[in-house]
Amino acid sequence: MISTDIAVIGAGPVGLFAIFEAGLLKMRCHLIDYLPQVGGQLSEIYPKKPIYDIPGYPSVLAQELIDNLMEQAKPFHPTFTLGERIEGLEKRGEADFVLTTNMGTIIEAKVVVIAGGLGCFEPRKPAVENLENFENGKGVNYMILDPEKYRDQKMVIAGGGDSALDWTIYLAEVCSELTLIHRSESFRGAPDSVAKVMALAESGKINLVLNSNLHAVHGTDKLEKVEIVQNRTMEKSVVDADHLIPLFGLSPKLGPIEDWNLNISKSAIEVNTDDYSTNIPGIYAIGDINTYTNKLKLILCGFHEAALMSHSAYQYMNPGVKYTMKYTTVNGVAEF
Ligand SMILES: Cc1cc2nc3c(=O)[nH]c(=O)nc-3n(C[C@H](O)[C@H](O)[C@H](O)COP(=O)(O)OP(=O)(O)OC[C@H]3O[C@@H](n4cnc5c(N)ncnc54)[C@H](O)[C@@H]3O)c2cc1C
Repeated sequence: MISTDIAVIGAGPVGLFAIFEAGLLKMRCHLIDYLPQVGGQLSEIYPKKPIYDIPGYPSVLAQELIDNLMEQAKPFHPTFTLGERIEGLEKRGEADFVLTTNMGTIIEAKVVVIAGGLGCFEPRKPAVENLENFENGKGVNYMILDPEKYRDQKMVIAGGGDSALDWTIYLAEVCSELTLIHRSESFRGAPDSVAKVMALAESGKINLVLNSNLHAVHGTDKLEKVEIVQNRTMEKSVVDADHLIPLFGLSPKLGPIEDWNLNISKSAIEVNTDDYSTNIPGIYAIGDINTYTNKLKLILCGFHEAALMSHSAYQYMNPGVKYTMKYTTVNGVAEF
């Protein structure tokens, strides 16, 4: 069981900045994210794109902003549960909340902050018959949480974007056999990564199968073979595989958040703009996940919401205690 002052659901830019704002008020945060890494949309969708509307940065790469937010949060010792999705949220007694993840992790918190963005990113699955029979530990996965799990294993990756290319480059050194299947000859990923994958194929370190799609999966108790079909000739071939990772992108879904008795409007949580509290006392919603009149889904707006939320959460956790706001310029963050 994990105990914390504030459980932050979502480790996107807004959830990460909440660590800093809450930390200034001596409240500790535990963040939970369904993705295996922090950074939300910035790290998952556009890590290498420059952002131009963060105050004080004429231009900053999305991943660089996330790295800086992590650095800024460090003095407040945040803790993380990554690769797990919050499924259950219940109020226990007067004060505490109990959150449960899809993997059975339990988190106890005095305050809950939902910074869930557009919701959980769910994998886009290929239309291959019986694929689901090999999910849940039987060989088919849609995210790579721990690459060491694949050491000396036979692996098939399918996809043509940055994730498929980056993992192929990394896992070429880890797996005993690695096949990358892509439906065309051109890749959507970074040219540098494409060049590296081509070089790996030329040197025989990976098996690159272009203009081909996944056709079928075979095995008894677990995955044993993947069948591939050539798009033009329709010729079929079979590859031995302990693991298949289709990396066809992720699409966001609000998911379990809809079942927590919160007021929801058009897939977003309604909040009071005084402090970004929801209809349930002790639960706040900040960033892209909330809605109010004139809401802008911008990182900068989420940062502002994190600051006001933190002051309200402090009052909620410490009723009657007077707090005087201090500038960080007075004594730096060490004082807090
Ligand atoms: C291509 C692109 C370009 C953009 N450019 C800009 C820009 O230039 N400037 C700008 O201000 N904004 C831009 N945006 C928008 C910006 O990315 C969002 O406003 C920002 O990501 C919102 O941050 P967030 O922390 O609220 O949510 P997200 O970044 O969406 O993070 C939310 C996290 O919550 C997690 N989550 C959700 N539900 C659960 C659950 N039940 N359990 C566990 N985890 C959960 C998700 O996995 C996700 O990682 C852009 C967006 C895109 C797609």
